[in-house]
Amino acid sequence: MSILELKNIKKSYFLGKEEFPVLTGLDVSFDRGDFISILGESGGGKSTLMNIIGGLDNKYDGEVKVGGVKQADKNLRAMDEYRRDTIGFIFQSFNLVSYLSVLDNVLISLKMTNLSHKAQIKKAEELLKQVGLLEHKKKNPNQLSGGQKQRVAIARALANDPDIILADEPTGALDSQNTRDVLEILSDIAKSGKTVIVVTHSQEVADYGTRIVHLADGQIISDERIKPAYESKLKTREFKTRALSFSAKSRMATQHFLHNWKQNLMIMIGVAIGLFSVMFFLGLGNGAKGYMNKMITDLANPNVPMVLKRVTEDNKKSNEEAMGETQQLAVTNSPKVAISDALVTKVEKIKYVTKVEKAFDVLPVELTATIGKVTESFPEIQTWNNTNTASSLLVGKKPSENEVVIPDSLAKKWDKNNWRKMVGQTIHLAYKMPVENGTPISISQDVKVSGITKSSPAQNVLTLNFKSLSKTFKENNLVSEPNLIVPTIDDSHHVDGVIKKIQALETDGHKDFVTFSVGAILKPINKITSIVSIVLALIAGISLLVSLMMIIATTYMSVAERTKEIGILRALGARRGDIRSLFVVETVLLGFASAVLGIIVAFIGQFGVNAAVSGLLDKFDIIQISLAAVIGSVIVAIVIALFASLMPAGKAAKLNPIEALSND
Ligand SMILES: Nc1ncnc2c1ncn2[C@@H]1O[C@H](COP(=O)(O)OP(=O)(O)OP(=O)(O)O)[C@@H](O)[C@H]1O
Repeated sequence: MSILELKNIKKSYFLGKEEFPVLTGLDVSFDRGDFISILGESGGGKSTLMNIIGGLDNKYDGEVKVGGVKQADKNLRAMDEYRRDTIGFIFQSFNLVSYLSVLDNVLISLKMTNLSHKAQIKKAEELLKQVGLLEHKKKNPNQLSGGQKQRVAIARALANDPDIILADEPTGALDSQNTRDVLEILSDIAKSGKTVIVVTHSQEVADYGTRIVHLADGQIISDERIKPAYESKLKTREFKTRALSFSAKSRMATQHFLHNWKQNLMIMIGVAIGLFSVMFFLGLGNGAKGYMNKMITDLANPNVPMVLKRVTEDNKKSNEEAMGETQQLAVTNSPKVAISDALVTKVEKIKYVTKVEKAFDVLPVELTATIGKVTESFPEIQTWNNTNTASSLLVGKKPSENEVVIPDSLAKKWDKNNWRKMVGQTIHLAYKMPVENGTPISISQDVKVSGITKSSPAQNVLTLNFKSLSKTFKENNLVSEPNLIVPTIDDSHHVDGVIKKIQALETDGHKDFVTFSVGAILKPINKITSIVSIVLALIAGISLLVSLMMIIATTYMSVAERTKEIGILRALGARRGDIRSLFVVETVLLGFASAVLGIIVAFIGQFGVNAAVSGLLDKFDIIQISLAAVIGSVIVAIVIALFASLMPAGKAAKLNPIEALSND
């Protein structure tokens, strides 16, 4: 029975509406073990016929029967399967994939089988041995002679163990010795029971076969048997063909990615710069936020609000406006800002408040601290309370009665090298406390230094003990009730709620308190820092758009460069989707590699910048790249790559295999 039967095949090409008939009702059939040469004038339709036999062209009229079974339908998938399963192509110009080794070229076909990877390699080596090229398996095609290249192509065509070998001018580019060698191999293939169909202009080639078919004007004009067909002793195939698996496609994509490493590296650097900048700015935002938070919380505990008496009569004034009035009166130590025990109790009763500390924050006139010959002026006296953090102490402890915590500026003025020894020393304080409508009251006292804090322009105060100061004020007929109370709240999550409740407390229809908390200052600072770093990151992110365009352009270029390869893969049975996947996987790989490069550079940058500015910022890491930024950049890079690959990969998939193969 014939392996292949063509009945009443008609094929025309159209230029506009004009029809150019090439095959005009052609009937021919081919047997197993036959070596058929198709001879004919140039332009006679030989290649057109080959494309139909080879399943590359499905736009024809007529019927093709394979093994007696009518080609069910001519849908693309069925044609792909037919090429993969039944046909082995050999081309005049060899059509090997230039960046793959000899072995890998043969393996392309074998990847479309259910053989294990090991078995695929074994079979590829057997085939290379059969065509005498095993020792050249590691070479690239450009390191082979023409005859050797064609033998590799023959090995590849045989790899799937197809029933039909289709060769289009297989010796057209070879000298006479190589021509004889190739024809010998083709003859052997026919002898093994396969059907060999060769298109040729050469009578010498035709004479090698068993049958010569002459084609003219789209018809068979003669069909001449020279020898009987070889006996068909075909064994059944011990494996099945199948579509390219994802792992095979990934491996091929990786191979091309590595082969093209120079170009890919350039793109990777481009994308990595974009990702690096985005990560870096976000990291800088994190670091700056962290640093400012640290600076502020080192000075005062953000979870501890300060509560002052609200003096305004106007309940509608905001907390901040009301605070201004209180502060003005506090300057003159007005009894109006004094907080009575009854008010303290009201705050103590609020849920989540665990304790309330009384405190003073006063601005005396001509406040000086003197030790020996050293005198320094200060603007402010506070009493130690929960807003002060132990970490703000460089040395020593909080002040007990008749003790003071001083800034290090005074200690260093006293003894630059042994300033820590100032703890335990007695200093003399002298100041005048302004009073409402009267002359300021002079106070002078000796206190022992219990601790030293770091001085800063924002924090240059002397910190005393509340009880001591209250006692001193009482003795001097000054207001001895606190002008400030500091509630401690059990959990940081309850701070905002408690502050609201304190602000809402009322006596006789008048609100009692205004509050101040570092947390409230931190919120807008953190918001602004986040906005600035996100805006910077977005600006840096624009470069990612440039990367996107770059990837699209290079993938299009790659499709153009690899058109022939796409044609070869399609001829070997790869589906459109396989071609698309090859490009998508390679581009995604590029995106992933770019992200890895970007992340490495960002962390090196983080390390470098942090080390460089560590001295300026008390060893604080100003760049803090978060895990979310790292994961985000991998996702962004992959999404960009995926997006960039869609159009070019789609174009590659849609290429007509016949046109792709004829691409030079
Ligand atoms: N894609 C196409 N569009 C329009 N016309 C085409 C196309 N492909 C082939 N033809 C025309 O069809 C005719 C047959 O071409 P074909 O390539 O099948 O001839 P051939 O016998 O293989 O020629 P040669 O021996 O020179 O390769 C030629 O006239 C050719 O110009």
